[in-house]
Amino acid sequence: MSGDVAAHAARAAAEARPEFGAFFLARFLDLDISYDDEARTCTVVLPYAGHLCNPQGSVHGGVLATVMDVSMGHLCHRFLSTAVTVEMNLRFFRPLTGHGRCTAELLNAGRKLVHLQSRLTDDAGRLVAFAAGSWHRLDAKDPTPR
Ligand SMILES: CC(C)(COP(=O)(O)OP(=O)(O)OC[C@H]1O[C@@H](n2cnc3c(N)ncnc32)[C@H](O)[C@@H]1OP(=O)(O)O)[C@@H](O)C(=O)NCCC(=O)NCCSC(=O)Cc1ccccc1
Repeated sequence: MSGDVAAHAARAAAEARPEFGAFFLARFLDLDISYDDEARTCTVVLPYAGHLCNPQGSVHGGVLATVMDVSMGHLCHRFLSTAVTVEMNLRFFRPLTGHGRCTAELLNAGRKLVHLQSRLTDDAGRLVAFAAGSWHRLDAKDPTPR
């Protein structure tokens, strides 16, 4: 790890709080998280950084998965309730070699399960990756006593 990256990681760790938008990974990746309250969407911008790349020189797929997961989780938290990922399906259509921007939207909000999608595009607006995920609401009431 270069000194710059180590300093960046240390700063992110020092500034991190266990809150939406402020936890360590959001800080380390320099995510810009915003919402459209009318459309009920969450947009996350991922600035390009060389240390996030795989050996082929494009942003690592795991980083993209993290960012898309963040977009769906923050959407749930903002418009429904805090929730956790149950499953996520991802497709990568082209390598990302610059900034990424993904927008998550609701497909169906059930009382317990929420289904969402997130589309990630590059600076030219080209579709880089698509994710679909299911989330479990943590405010869901279990009607069956255990
Ligand atoms: C190549 C393919 C898999 C299949 O392509 P097809 O569906 O048959 O479509 P097509 O051939 O039309 O290509 C589409 C566009 O892509 C462009 N392009 C293609 N190849 C390259 C290239 N090498 N470099 C630059 N650009 C390339 C190509 O020019 C075209 O653009 P254009 O329309 O001309 O402007 C494509 O879907 C893809 O790259 N997906 C993203 C995969 C990805 O990024 N996964 C996540 C990271 S993996 C990871 O991190 C895991 C890991 C861990 C550890 C170590 C290593 C790895």
